[in-house]
Amino acid sequence: MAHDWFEFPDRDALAAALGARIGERLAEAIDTRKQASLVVSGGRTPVRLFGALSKLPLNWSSIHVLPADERWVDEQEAASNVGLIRRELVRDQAAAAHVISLKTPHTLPESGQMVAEARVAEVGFPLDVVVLGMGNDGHTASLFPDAPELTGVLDSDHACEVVRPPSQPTARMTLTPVALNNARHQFLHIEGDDKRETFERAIADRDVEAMPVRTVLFDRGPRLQVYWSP
Ligand SMILES: O=C(O)[C@H](O)[C@@H](O)[C@H](O)[C@H](O)COP(=O)(O)O
Repeated sequence: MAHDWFEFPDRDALAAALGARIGERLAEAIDTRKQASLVVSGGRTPVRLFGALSKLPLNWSSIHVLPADERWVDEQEAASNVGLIRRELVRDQAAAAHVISLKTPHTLPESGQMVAEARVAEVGFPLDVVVLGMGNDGHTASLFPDAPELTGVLDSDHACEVVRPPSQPTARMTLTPVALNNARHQFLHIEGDDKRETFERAIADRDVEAMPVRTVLFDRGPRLQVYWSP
């Protein structure tokens, strides 16, 4: 078993429990190293969790928050992950958090890759807390099975890489396994029976390119803490 499974009766209970656990880990990091880093995912699932995190009485001015991946759109667009972080997480108690964006002003993400890489490097490794989501195609962050770049990205030494999955409307900048697994604490936040089934397939499947979430399940790195509710 490369992971620990925690399930909750509903999505509010999960958000409260996962938020509290992440808060403990961030507080430990600040106590020990005077700073903490938190990587979060985009999409619909994390919004409740972001609300719970935003209410935690932590020393947020010592915390860097960054997305696990980014759609290559302006921050004001609804699809923007850093925009979602600013709207839903960095408010209330968490208003003082430092937000690191993977989106640069470059039209092409390939032109912005090294800038994004430098921003993440500045936060420092190992990352303290990584919170990932998962799609029903087995992707996590923007490690999409249909991305033509996937093989190279899975083996990349860079912390950030560009992917252009045909299944997605925009190009994406994603943290790579070498960054996502270089973390002290790694969580997978999934909800719904469909994602539980997908996760069980990912455990059973042997092919990481078919189910890229496997890269955080079996590669080196911390033991994955899976939080699930119906
Ligand atoms: O930018 C993104 O979309 C996320 O980082 C992505 O990896 C997300 O976690 C999954 O696609 C699940 O998304 P939902 O929570 O919307 O199902």
